[in-house]
Amino acid sequence: MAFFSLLHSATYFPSHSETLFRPHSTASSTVRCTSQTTPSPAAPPQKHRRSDENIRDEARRRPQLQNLSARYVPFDAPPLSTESYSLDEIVYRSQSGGLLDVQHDFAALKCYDGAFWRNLFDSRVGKTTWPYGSGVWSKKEWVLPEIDDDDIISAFEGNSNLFWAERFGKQYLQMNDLWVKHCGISHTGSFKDLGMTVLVSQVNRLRKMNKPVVGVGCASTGDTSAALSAYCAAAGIPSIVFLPADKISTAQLVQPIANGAFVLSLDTDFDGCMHLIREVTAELPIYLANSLNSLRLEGQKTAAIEILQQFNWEVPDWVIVPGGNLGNIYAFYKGFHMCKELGLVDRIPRLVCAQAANANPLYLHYKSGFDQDFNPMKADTTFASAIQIGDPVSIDRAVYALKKSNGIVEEATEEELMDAMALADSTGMFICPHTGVALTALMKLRKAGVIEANDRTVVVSTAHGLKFTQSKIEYHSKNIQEMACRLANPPVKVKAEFGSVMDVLKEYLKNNESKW
Ligand SMILES: Cc1ncc(COP(=O)(O)O)c(C=O)c1O
Ligand SMILES: N[C@@H](CCOP(=O)(O)O)C(=O)O
Repeated sequence: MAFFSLLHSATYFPSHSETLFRPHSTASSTVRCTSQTTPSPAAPPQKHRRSDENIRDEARRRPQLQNLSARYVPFDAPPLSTESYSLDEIVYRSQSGGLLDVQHDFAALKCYDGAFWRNLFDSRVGKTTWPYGSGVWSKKEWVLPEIDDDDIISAFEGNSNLFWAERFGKQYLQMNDLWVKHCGISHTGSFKDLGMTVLVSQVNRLRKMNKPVVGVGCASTGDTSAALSAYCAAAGIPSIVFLPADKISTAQLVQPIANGAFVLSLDTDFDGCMHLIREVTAELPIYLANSLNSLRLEGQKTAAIEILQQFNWEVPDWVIVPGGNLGNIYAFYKGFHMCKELGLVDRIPRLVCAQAANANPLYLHYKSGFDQDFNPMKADTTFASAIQIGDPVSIDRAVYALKKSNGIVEEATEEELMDAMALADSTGMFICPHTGVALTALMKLRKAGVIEANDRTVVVSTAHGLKFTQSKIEYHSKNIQEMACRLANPPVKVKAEFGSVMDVLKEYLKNNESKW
């Protein structure tokens, strides 16, 4: 590194349609869906903000949906398991050492039908109402239903652009319904903001409850650390980040430095950093912020809900997600699954997880039919540096998501991912190499005829291209060993005089005649 209180749920009530709040009559067993579980149609109308209050004050006056709750349970627990933990406990693993999952009270959520939830979520989009101006907290009842709005730390993340990749789709893939979900056009430039707002908000709550949390820590390939340090800085909570030395981009490195995190640059790779942070957080009152902590996935799953919402609750055929530590692929599955279970949609898309060939433990596991035991690997250097991970903590979650969604795993070589990134950029995007990995998967599946011309397909773009300019510079300078860089577009050096400029331009116009 050279340079460098339970039941405090709140809801926005659209004033136009009280029928939205009628409890769903077919709701299931343990919860009785009575008028107590739903706001009364006579609930006072939403008042506008007074001049002496801010949006948090305004939120305190709002009526709330009652009786919703969530808790930790062992991930994929057997049906008779009774093990569970309050979200106010500090726990990352089940008794058997397995992963945890946040389980919502589906019986209570089912007191409201699919139309209710669709209308509620739609009514909150594009507002500055606290905390629903956030794409994550606009789904608060499905995320952390019991947190007080006052404890939430949000940068109004989410609500990211779902970009119609018209030219890329038509010209290179003969597709007319190709979309890129730009999760990286976000507060700290990656999808990690979606999960981090949830985790840091819960930490804020725990600290107010005097739980022993002196700071929050993570291992990172650059994006988790950026999100953690920004949200902690906003909350005034210390953050500690473990980074693999010289393995993340300069833009990523400077983010936690600027946000005042305590930054450790360690002479190891991401998996080494992950190992160390797990040991440290077991010893010290530092809260673990990696996606091993299932709270993170509650925020990340809202990107899936948002995609459905952006398609007016129509389900795409495919969603392609680049995978590293493998929390996000499960988060997408969970978001889609909840929408189906709660009646917002009637099916879920097929998921594709895309890995760099240099860091492809999930791909190899998939190719073995998921039959053998999973083998972690030592990940090689890849331009998709944020997914240079050989021992993903969420391997079990990823396998589950792929099995349940009839999913596929694909891989991309360095040349494939860099060419895909350059090709996408040449059609007006400015994507990160990880999105290049996902686009390569799309191109391969399209070529194999698995994804068809008219399939509605969403590629999840996970980080902003501006975080990865060095890889683009190397590509466009043809400065990469053993890579043709066939789409390189280097600047032309020319003398600053009319004649020279004219010569170069005439040559350029002649060579590109066919394009005009
Ligand atoms: C930019 C980017 N894309 C994709 C991923 C993969 O996400 P996950 O670790 O949840 O698989 C990461 C982090 O790992 C990332 O930072
Ligand atoms: N790409 C990640 C790797 C860690 O993933 P996490 O989701 O488990 O925090 C990063 O940016 O650090």
